[in-house]
Amino acid sequence: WFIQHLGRTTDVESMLTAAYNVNFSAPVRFCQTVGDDTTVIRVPRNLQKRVDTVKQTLGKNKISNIKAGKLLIQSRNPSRNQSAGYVLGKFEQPTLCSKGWKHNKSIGDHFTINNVTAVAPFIVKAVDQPSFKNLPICKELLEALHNMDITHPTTVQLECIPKILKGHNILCAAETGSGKTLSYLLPVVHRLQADKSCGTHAEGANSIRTIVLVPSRELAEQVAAVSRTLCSPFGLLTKTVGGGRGVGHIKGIFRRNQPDILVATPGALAKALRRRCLYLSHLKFFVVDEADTMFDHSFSHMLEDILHYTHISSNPRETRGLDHKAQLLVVGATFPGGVGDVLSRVMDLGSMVVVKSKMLHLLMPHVKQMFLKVKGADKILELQQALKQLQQEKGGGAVLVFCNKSATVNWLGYMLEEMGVQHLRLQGEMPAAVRAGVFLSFQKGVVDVLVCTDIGSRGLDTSKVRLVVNYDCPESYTDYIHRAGRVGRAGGPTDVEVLSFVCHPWDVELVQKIETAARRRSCLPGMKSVISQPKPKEM
Ligand SMILES: Nc1ncnc2c1ncn2[C@@H]1O[C@H](COP(=O)(O)OP(=O)(O)OP(=O)(O)O)[C@@H](O)[C@H]1O
Repeated sequence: WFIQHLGRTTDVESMLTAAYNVNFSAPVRFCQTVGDDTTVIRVPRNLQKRVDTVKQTLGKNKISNIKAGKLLIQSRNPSRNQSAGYVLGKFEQPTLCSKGWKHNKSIGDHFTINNVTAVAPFIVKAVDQPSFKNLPICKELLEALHNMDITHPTTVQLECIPKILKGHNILCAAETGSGKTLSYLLPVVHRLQADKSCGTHAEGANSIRTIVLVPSRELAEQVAAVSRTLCSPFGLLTKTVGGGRGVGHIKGIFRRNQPDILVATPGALAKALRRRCLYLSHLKFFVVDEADTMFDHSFSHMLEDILHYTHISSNPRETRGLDHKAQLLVVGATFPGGVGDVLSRVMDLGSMVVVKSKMLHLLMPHVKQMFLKVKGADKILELQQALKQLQQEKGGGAVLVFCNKSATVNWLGYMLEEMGVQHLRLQGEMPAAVRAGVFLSFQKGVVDVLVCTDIGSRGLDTSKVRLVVNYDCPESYTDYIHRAGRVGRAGGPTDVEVLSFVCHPWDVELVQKIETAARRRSCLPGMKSVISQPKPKEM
């Protein structure tokens, strides 16, 4: 009966064997032969129930992805949860928590991608943890790091520093907050002071030896501050030049002392080069930070212009001697598909050594990420609730609120003012004078809430931030990675969270892709980069 009922014998056997390890080659205890030669198999009721359950589950194409232990995906509907120990296969179709979120009935639904590790993957494990003393950098720099309370290098620093010191051109692609700034500044300062002390560098030569190119003035100030700390024992000079000011201001920067290290935004540097305010003939290092922004169409033409003024080495030997060429260091946390093509147009990728982190373009496993389907008009109340909750549950902390447009930043600012929430605003349409110092005040903890556009998501070090709120869902995966990357940074707090408000159908599509990537532990779609195999420049 059982076999007739279920179908072909082999299917039942294989199903039972696979599911419950029933051995059909062994004698069957419940087998009887009746008078007319018909074999009757009696299956114990419990086993029969279990077979039915397996049949049902397989029939509905459901995957049992909930095991005991911590949950990776936690939903309001528990049947959509996924255990931390389960990784969805490439061809398995998940039932997403965000399924049906395009419908108005889903308003109020939410799910969380839990953090599955306490420590960021770029922190080297305690066993055999190498210290900066194991790296070939001078003792003054070790002392400076000690003063900054930094003792052990991150994975990217361990890989990059020796390679840069050997004179290679580097393409460094590592996740947000993994300490990329120090991974290039430490070897740069070490080499500059070594050249200075052995007299290779002509004292008083009126030229710049390192340029660090970054996309925003805030980031320029931040990188320059780290550089000044590292340079102070050697008397090396760091200066910044950014846009938004007149040519007179730019000329003034270079009038007296030329800096050893110049941290610049592309527009201002291109202007300074055209006006012959500086010369790059003695350039030793050319660093491009936040590379994907620098190589997108808004900046790439300026970058091409700037690269015309430089002589980039094609192998480590060319970086030494009096007629040396500059080492090129390209650094970034996201290299979406297509950036590799732009890169190969402006530089010889074949000459570059690639340092690529294993976690590149993956969701951060140490950061809790929550998604809430909400009506546009209710976002402000949800934000207020989130701020209150942070205060009550964690005793407060710094919060970054991201909007997609400058106008929304202004509007939200007024609303928060009405509610009596102290905050700062940062967006690209602000006059330079108003914008200056806003981020620094936030970093110093003068005010705990910063409402900003994506200007605040690129490279800025927000180690004290505990909560990131995507008031507007980001427009791309790259933006999501950078915004979420403002928490969970090296040296920062560990109980951090990203909260995203999901409103529009296009937001839902982005969230569904993020959820699928989290369930599969795979790269976000479209983020597969070609940087793993740099190709030589085509002639
Ligand atoms: N080895 C280390 N140990 C502890 N903290 C570190 C270490 N290296 C850097 N940090 C700190 O980590 C924070 C993040 O560093 P940094 O801004 O360089 O990250 P990043 O990789 O450039 O991030 P992003 O991609 O967002 O620009 C900084 O506050 C820095 O002081």
